[in-house]
Amino acid sequence: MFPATIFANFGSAIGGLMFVWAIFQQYFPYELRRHVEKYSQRMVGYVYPYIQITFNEFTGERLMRSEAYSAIENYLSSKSSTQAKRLKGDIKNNQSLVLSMDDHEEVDDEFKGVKVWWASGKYIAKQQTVSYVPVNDERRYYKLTFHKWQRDQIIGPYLSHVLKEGKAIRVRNRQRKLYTNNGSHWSHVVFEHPATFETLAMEAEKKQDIVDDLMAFSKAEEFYARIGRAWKRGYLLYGPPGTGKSTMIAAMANLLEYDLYDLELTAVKDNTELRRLLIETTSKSIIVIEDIDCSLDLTGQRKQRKEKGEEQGEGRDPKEKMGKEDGEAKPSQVTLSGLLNFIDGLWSACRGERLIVFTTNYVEKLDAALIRKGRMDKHIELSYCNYESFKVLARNYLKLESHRLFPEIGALLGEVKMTPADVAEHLMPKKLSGDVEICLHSLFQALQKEKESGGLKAEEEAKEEKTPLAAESPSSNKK
Ligand SMILES: Nc1ncnc2c1ncn2[C@@H]1O[C@H](COP(=O)(O)OP(=O)(O)OP(=O)(O)O)[C@@H](O)[C@H]1O
Ligand SMILES: [Mg+2]
Repeated sequence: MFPATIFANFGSAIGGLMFVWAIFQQYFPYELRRHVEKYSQRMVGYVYPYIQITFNEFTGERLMRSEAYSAIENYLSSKSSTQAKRLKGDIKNNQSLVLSMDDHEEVDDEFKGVKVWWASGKYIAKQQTVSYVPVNDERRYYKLTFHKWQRDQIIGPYLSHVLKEGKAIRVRNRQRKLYTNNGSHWSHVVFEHPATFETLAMEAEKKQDIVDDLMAFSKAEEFYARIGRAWKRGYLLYGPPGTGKSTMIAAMANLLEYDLYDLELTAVKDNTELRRLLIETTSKSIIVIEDIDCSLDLTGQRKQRKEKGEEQGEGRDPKEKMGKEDGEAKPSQVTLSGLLNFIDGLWSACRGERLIVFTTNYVEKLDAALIRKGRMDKHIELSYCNYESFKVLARNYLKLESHRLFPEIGALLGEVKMTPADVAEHLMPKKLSGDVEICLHSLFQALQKEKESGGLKAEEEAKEEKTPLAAESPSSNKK
């Protein structure tokens, strides 16, 4: 039973006492009153075996909504729906109905065998300003009651458990966002991309390796803290257009339930603006820089300097040049060193987990400094569609596990380069009824045509010139 109920019978007695107290305050000297007050509180302390802690909804002079109150509200919402008799319903984030306990309700909780009681309440705050418009000055609070013998257990471990769990519930229930930068400011829309790793066309083993890597990262807070590294990880996705790089980023965000920051580097004026934008990103987010090779002349700047033979640039590590280059940067230019500087330095100081993902169609064009391990930890190649990827697409688009044309299509995919985007286009149902035969035939014919027109993989690969960087392609040192 809630302790307040037990002591409710004291209510009338206390009412009488308060009347006596009011008379006492008016007619007896201050010193005497102070003594009586002190001893009476001590007496109550002996009789009342419980401790109460109040968490107000608004705190501080500027009446900010208390973080603790919000966390407790989230924490109690699951308990309220099963225990409280009067509930409040609200739709949060345009998503689902969230129930919480109404004012003056009570729920109990248990932590490691210790029982505690939560009560919600409200009071009307005194008006500070004169207003013609009726102002709702209701202030809500949660009151936690527990036995004073359990003080250490509750004030330490239990309260931190409540706050941690409450924050985790908020993160789980939050509506995820896709941020884009308009110059130096982020604006956002709701992120609702349906891509998942299940629907991503890729070899099962490779896919599982990426999923494992992401999950391990998201749970590795203690590990990163122990080895003294910032909780960050860099991914480089490279491959021809239409092979699923952007789709994979959406799948990553959905898997980890992270927000996405799509950073358009060409819209960023200079390194200072870049720094500000990156510092504003929140934890549990993926920062994406698409087409890093053409976002800026990142590689060109270094090469130009080398060609000109500028003494500070020649043969030196980009990190050594940072200070100089930053200072010299023309307005409306983000430099490679500015970006590296941030990834290595300031960004690491931002609390919380973050992924940074670069995509490119031309990995060989990138400056080796940008994609070295430690900056871009995992390099993932997304390539042309093979038989395994095709089967994933056929399952997604046509709900098909097998078909007589599958072996022939599989053989052709081994010889012809066709992106998953192109394959998907053929598998897209042309009619509402979604005729499987039409789709597969269309793909089969396109592959045959491609083969006849000389798009043979083997031939092209033989012709391909390997640049020194491509020779030590990141795929060779994949984790
Ligand atoms: N691996 C894949 N799995 C599932 N769908 C894919 C895959 N690759 C491409 N697609 C389909 O093709 C479309 C284009 O893919 P996506 O935008 O991810 O390619 P990209 O590699 O980012 O291309 P770009 O280099 O031009 O940005 C997607 O909408 C998706 O439907
Ligand atoms: Mg893309």
